[in-house]
Amino acid sequence: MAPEVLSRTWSCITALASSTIWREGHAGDGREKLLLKSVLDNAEKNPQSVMRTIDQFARRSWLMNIGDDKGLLLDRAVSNRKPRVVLELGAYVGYSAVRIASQLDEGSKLISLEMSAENSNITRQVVHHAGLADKVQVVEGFLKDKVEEVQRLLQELNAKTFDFVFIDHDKNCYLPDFLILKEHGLVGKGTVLFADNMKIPGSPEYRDYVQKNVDDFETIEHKTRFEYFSWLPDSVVISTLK
Ligand SMILES: C[S@@+](CC[C@H](N)C(=O)[O-])C[C@H]1O[C@@H](n2cnc3c(N)ncnc32)[C@H](O)[C@@H]1O
Ligand SMILES: [Mg+2]
Repeated sequence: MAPEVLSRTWSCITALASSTIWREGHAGDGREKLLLKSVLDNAEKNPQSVMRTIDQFARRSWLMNIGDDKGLLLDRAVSNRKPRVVLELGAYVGYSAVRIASQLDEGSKLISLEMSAENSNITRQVVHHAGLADKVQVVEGFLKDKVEEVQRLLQELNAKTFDFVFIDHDKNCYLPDFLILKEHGLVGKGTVLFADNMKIPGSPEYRDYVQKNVDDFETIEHKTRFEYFSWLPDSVVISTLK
């Protein structure tokens, strides 16, 4: 195995084995702060350069971004739906926020919810460096505590429901958080739900829910690759509310 692949594999194993990644949303070895420094020092102030810098970093020191390969599916889903208001659950270091926001039309907005203060702060700086600060609002916290704030932001944008939701946070929260969105009327007919990592680590309750409720969802699962590992299978599940 090439040294770069070995080091990436090892850094992925150490990140996923660390308890901090599940409790606090970071790998525990400071790599997210190093990533921010790398973006601020090396990336030009545009989305493409910021994403390229993050992808290059993640190929050495693994990061749990959607990545450049699976990211193409996200790009396509966003551009097909042409959303005016997007919700992201789980920002991490802002990679997918930059990916999504770079495709939004003038006046469209992404609200990105992130439980960790440190990750929220990194995301704001990464998004700012990419020149997308006017399109992205980072909300720090858990959905159950932030529903009113999210509702208020939607009202300010003259929208009732999100057009597109990117679900990529704690896999045990995919279904409960979707049910919160549904209960509060934040999703509706035509909302597209894009759920990442449906194989690794997987979210079986969510997958069953959208796949079995055929009266409420039109769902397609796309086979793809786990972030930054071309040989590891993963999938994304894209559902449209009927
Ligand atoms: C896989 S990463 C997100 C990656 C990002 N979407 C990307 O592709 O660039 C998951 C993030 O979700 C956050 N998170 C985990 N559980 C959460 C929850 N219940 N609510 C909000 N954020 C959460 C973690 O702190 C972490 O930053
Ligand atoms: Mg993911």
